[in-house]
Amino acid sequence: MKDALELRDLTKVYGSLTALDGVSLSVPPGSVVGVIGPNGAGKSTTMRLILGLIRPSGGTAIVLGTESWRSGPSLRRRVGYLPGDLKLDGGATGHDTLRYFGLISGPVDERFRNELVERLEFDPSRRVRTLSKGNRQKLGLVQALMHRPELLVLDEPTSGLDPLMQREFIALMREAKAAGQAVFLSSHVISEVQHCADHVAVIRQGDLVRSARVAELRDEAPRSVRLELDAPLTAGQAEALRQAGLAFRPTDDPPNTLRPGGAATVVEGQVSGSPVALLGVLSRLGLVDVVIEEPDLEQAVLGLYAQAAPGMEVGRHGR
Ligand SMILES: Nc1ncnc2c1ncn2[C@@H]1O[C@H](COP(=O)(O)OP(=O)(O)OP(=O)(O)O)[C@@H](O)[C@H]1O
Repeated sequence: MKDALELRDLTKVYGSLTALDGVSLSVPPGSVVGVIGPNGAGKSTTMRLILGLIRPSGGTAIVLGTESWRSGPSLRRRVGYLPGDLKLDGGATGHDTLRYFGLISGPVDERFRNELVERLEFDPSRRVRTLSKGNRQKLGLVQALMHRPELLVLDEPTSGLDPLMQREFIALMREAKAAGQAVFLSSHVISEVQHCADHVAVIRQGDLVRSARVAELRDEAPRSVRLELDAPLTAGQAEALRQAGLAFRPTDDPPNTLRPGGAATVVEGQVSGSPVALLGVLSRLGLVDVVIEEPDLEQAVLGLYAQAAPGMEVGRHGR
């Protein structure tokens, strides 16, 4: 199947700053790709390049088979876009605004548009200037989705939405995916990306530092481990735990002496990837209690943000 979106070595340079540095990735139909990265990483720049709003300094963005920079308004009808800084006419009502966007992106399935308005609990009779941030965001989402575009490009779509609406958004993304639409969205919240995306792209300072399936990232993510043992750890046992992938340091935490038969030793650490090897070692220890937490995707992503590539700053500004 042909990709709905393909970025080939996409690069954008502003003066001495390389905002995006040779990013390549693709979004097939019926899939959701989430791009995540710290402030100023290049997420919005990528989206503007995809929409053809700015011109690449190098590489190409192929949108639904056409190079976006060279494409006309007909392509815009097949794409739904929620910009990070949606500009709206404050004096217009939600109804007016949706009618206006409908002219640009139409034809609009009115029943579906009304369903979106209802599901997002948006009141279209109010003037835009009276809307809260979250309600403006809902308006932006309705306009992006209402013509059931083949490709959705959503810049921080849940920004300002309350948790209930965030959940509704995730449901909408799952439905879009099931309907064969392709979604490219950005977020600062990995938990949200993991709920609706199949694939995650992590960008940092204009570089694609990781592109992986969500499941793959989760498999590698660290899990916190807490062991309570009935005796002090021997040097041999400590080595066996380390060999099984548990990274830990001796803790000063007092052992749990409150419970009858409480622990003599507490070990807290992290295991990355599968904890199965660790379970083998644990079965040979005198365990009082054990807690192995869910993989911490947030931690894995923050680790990618923090990975300081030497000379990266120089590389970024010195192209
Ligand atoms: N028109 C412009 N002129 C000069 N520099 C720009 C321009 N637009 C963006 N930049 C710079 O490009 C870099 C990437 O910006 P971009 O807005 O794409 O980041 P982002 O990942 O969307 O950030 P955030 O999470 O804060 O929204 C930043 O350093 C930004 O200052």
